[in-house]
Amino acid sequence: MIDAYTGASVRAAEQPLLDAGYGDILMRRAALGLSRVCETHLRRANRKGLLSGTTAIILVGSGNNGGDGLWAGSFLRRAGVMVTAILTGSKAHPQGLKALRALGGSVVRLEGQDEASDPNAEPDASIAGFHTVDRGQALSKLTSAHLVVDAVLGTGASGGLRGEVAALVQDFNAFQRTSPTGPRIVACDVVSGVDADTGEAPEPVLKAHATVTFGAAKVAHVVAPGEQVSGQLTVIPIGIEERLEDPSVFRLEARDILKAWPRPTPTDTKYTRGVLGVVAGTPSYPGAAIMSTNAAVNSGAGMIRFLGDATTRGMVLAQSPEVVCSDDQPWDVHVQAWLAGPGVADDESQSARVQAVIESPEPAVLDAGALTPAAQAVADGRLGAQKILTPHAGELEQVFEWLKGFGVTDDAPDRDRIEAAPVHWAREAARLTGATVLLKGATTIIASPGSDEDGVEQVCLSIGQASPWLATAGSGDTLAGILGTVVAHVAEHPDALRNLGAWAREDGRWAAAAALGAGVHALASRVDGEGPVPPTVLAANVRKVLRTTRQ
Ligand SMILES: NC(=O)C1=CN([C@@H]2O[C@H](COP(=O)(O)OP(=O)(O)OC[C@H]3O[C@@H](n4cnc5c(N)ncnc54)[C@H](OP(=O)(O)O)[C@@H]3O)[C@@H](O)[C@H]2O)[C@@H](O)CC1
Ligand SMILES: Nc1ncnc2c1ncn2[C@@H]1O[C@H](COP(=O)(O)OP(=O)(O)O)[C@@H](O)[C@H]1O
Repeated sequence: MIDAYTGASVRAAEQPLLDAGYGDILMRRAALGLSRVCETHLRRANRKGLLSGTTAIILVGSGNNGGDGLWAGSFLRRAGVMVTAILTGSKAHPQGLKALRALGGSVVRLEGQDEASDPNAEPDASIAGFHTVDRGQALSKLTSAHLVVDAVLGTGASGGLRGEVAALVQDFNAFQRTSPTGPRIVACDVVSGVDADTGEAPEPVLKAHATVTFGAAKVAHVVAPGEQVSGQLTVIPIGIEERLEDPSVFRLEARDILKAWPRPTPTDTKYTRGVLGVVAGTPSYPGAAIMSTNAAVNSGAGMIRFLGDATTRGMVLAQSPEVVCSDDQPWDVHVQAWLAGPGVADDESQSARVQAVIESPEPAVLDAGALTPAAQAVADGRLGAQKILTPHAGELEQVFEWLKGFGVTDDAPDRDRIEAAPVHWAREAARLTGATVLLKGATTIIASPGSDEDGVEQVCLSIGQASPWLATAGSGDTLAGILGTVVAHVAEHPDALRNLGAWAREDGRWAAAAALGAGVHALASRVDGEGPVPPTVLAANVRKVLRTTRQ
């Protein structure tokens, strides 16, 4: 599991050490870790695996992030690397600058940067004497280097890159698109301009092959879109780790997911493992019912009760004879949890069943056609953490529109805003609806509602590593079936996921269950390597994933 923190909580952990005068030591530890990762990349760039003869360009901002870059440059110099720092701010970390120069590193200033970001800014006297390079000269230095270190902005950034350095990065990105053999890019702490706390990545950003962060992962490393531009993450301990308090986002990794996935014990029966009721599909959209029940069967549900019309029931049974089918109403059957909504549209009787599920006290995964009625139900009160909404960004936009219509919020973001800051909007949706929200995408975010009144903190999780081949119609239905299975189990065994952490109890257990479902879905997308995963194949892959030896 990766615990990811906000910049503010990392700063709070550092503060006592900074107050005690250990700031330089922290920075040098950070920079040493950064330089080690840079060395690995540089050795790969040299046919003989040597560092001498390799070149590194360090883009250096005016704050401590730039300080890390300069110190890392000095360590690389000591190892024989040709290092040039390009200063992009109106000042630079004095000790870092001194250290790099003392070891023979070159330093130049990017022309026009000060004027572009602040017309009144004069370069600080300490850097005014360095040669300037224009954007074209800087670009040619970047493109001919073996390695570029992005140390322009770290956790202290406000907004994206600006001015001349933004234009330089834009030009460099255009170069990279036509030249796949360009330099390796290593980001210092966070990719410059990416918001460390939300993962927002306003263009342009220098997409990194690797990011080296200090003390702990930041939220931006485990949520979209920041994660997608960070490359491989290395966390360097710098001595603040014991002082860190509550993480903001938990990233569950494969071993966490496989270890926590509930497995039957010898005393279990099909009922104690959790019975899942499914309200999905209509004669117009029977596929959703087939795929979601098939996924639940392959995820090991104790029992599945499907409610729907005769045509859809016939098709579900043809694919999965294990499923118990009827035309009952939700209140007629005894289940531990519900899955409602996939393929439900323009059908009175199935919509009425969906409504009954929303109003029932049982936990429920509410997907697709259940999302609008669930949002409408918020007008009558909070839904409860045991109701799990599973929108993609477009569906979440609709949910927010309903919430705005009821006066629950003034701000209804559109799809683009949601995709720019999914972790923010998933949390906000959970807070406003009172439900657990699983927001689908390249990184899936799961947020519990929390409660200001009761002092219950929101739990937020992220799941990555899903294959982009999952972006295909029906993979959401498969996810819904997997989710329903684990939610039904947790409904029967409230403490089943407690080993994940104290946060996985009480209301947080629904977020934990949803994260496990999304995690297994992601693992199933890559079990046979990278390639198309039609939902029926994905469902079968779930069994392979769960058969993996327990770790
Ligand atoms: N604390 C520690 O002990 C340790 C910290 N460490 C390192 O410190 C980093 C945080 O350093 P930091 O706080 O100095 O902030 P940082 O990200 O370098 O930038 C702030 C500067 O940039 C400027 N600026 C802001 N936004 C801008 C924009 N959009 N475009 C242009 N300029 C912009 C802003 O100027 P302002 O706008 O405020 O005038 C300010 O001068 C952290 O990520 C880690 O790498 C490690 O060494 C471990 C020990
Ligand atoms: N680019 C991507 N990379 C990884 N996973 C993705 C990507 N795009 C979509 N997914 C995943 O695929 C699934 C699609 O769900 P959804 O849009 O509801 O599909 P449908 O409604 O057609 O079944 C979700 O689990 C989502 O997280």
